[in-house]
Amino acid sequence: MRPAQAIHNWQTDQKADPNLPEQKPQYVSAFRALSGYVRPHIWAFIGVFCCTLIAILSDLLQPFLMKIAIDDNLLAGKNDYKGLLTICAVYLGLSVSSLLFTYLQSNLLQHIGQSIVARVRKQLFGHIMKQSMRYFDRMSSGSLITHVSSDTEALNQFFNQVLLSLFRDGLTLIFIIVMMFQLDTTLALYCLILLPIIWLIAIAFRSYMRTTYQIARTRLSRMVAFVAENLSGMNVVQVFHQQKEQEKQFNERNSLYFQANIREIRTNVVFGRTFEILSNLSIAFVTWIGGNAVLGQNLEFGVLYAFIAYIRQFFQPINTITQQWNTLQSATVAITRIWTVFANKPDIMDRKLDDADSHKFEPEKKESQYAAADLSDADAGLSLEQVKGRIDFDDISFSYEEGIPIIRHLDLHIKPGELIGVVGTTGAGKSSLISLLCRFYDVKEGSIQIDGADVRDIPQATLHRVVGLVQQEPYLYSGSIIDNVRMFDETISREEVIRACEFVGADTIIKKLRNGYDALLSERGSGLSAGERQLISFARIIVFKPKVLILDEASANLDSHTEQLIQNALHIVSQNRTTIVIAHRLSTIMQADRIIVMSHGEIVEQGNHQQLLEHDGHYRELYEHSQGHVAV
Ligand SMILES: Nc1ncnc2c1ncn2[C@@H]1O[C@H](COP(=O)(O)OP(=O)(O)OP(=O)(O)O)[C@@H](O)[C@H]1O
Repeated sequence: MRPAQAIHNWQTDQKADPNLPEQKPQYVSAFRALSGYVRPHIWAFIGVFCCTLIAILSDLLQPFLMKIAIDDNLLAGKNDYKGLLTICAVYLGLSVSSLLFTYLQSNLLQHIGQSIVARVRKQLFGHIMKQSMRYFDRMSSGSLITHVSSDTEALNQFFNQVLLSLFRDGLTLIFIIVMMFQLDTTLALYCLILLPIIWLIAIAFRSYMRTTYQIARTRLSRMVAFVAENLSGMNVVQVFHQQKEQEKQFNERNSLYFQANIREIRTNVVFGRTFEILSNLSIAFVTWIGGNAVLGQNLEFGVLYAFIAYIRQFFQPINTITQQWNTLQSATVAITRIWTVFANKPDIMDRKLDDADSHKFEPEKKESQYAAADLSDADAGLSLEQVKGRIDFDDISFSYEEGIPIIRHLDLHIKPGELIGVVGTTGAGKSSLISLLCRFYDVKEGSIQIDGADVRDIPQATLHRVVGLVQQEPYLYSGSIIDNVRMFDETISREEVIRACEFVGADTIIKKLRNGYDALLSERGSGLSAGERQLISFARIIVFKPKVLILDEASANLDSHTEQLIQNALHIVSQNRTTIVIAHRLSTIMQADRIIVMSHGEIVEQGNHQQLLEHDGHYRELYEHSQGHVAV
């Protein structure tokens, strides 16, 4: 079965049982989903199977060899030194063979497991990257990190622990039982009496172990999510002196996780010891029954020796298989969670694909599924080279949640090359408006067009080449300034980047940094001020040349020098491109061709600075506030 088929099966299984609570292991669907990934490694699995078989036989033949040495050699009184030496040599050979094939089997299985996990991880990350903003509104970054890191790792454990144990310990058990019957049927039947007892103990422990395991995993996820949340909001934590409170909350989670772990470990230890006691009781039992038979001359001593050796080996695989229950649990929950992510079809997709293949998502087809290359620019009636930059918001309405309208029947028509300022009170819907233009979300009613082409018809890759966005908090990656400006696109030369930075006036700031353009920025560019980060974003715009520029102006108070730099940069980058500026300081947009005033998702006023002041409405009020140095 191909992975695509496997995932489709999984999705079908999900639909068949929609009432299954989230996170509950769904073994059948999870393994059906995984089967597609196993198929390419089928020969390697056959190799693992053969190695395991040889290793087990090498192990299990050792007691049998001892039985031969005792009964046919030592107690037979033959004084056959040569025969004894041969047995010892074969014994040694079996030990070496067991070692060698265990090593091969383990290496091979690790390789398969890691390859599958690497593939799943790659597809998972790619799939997450393709999700729309609505998805990230819902999902915490902590749980997504868990999916990509520990859930995929649990998958690896499935191959290297669960599967290995099922293979090796399952086969060992079968062979031991066969060997026991081979040696002595009566004694073997006595031993089998133990099986139901072992089974009952395993069942009793299993449900307890499952509960303790799930509690531990849930508590770990909560702790990870809490850490991720705090790291992303560290500035807020520090500004509000929340360190102690957050530490207290973290300690609570940490302590709950600690307790769950201790409980889990205790359960495992009790289970292991119970098995050891059972193993010792069985040995005593077999020694008594078998010893009597040996004394009564009904059993050879070598057979009893081999039997005791097999009984010792008998409990170890049962113990291991039962212990693997935890890992099986975690792997199944992990697979379920990973495939829940896979099953989520992005709600923003290129239209052709949307229509043709809206019923299912297949991870390994994703390249073609999402690739804008499938759709030529001409499909959308938009040619990248000839875009003029006319934008029409035609009677659009939008809401994040049903019943809470954010934008209501908004009409806005922007001419190519026009500079538009957007102002309004907090929550008026300014950022939402540009999110719609960038198609982070889709409108509920109406349409947004660029040069007459509906944004929903424009391939996303093309749309994001046409529309450039400089955010309030520009995102910079860990990497050099050069790479941040050219967004790791090696086809853009270093000289081009430097010219762009000089053009927007970021050059002097960058040169002051140690290593200049090669200075490595830490995560999110935390070494730079908000204004400096915006200047670097402007340089990106120059390099990538979008026809439409959106600027969500930094609301932080900038020093007058940086503010002036940003003003100049804006003036430069807005030349020959349609520019929309969401302004938090009116000074930024006083020169705009047109200013839009928004309130409660509607445009309440529009005109140039002078006209709006004369109008004596919202804008004038905002202006007077700003003159009083109150940010809008
Ligand atoms: N991802 C989201 N999910 C749900 N509601 C949202 C989301 N983003 C914004 N909102 C809500 O939509 C409304 C408009 O928000 P928006 O960010 O567009 O306003 P804004 O005018 O840009 O405000 P500001 O000037 O403060 O940035 C607000 O009530 C906000 O709470």
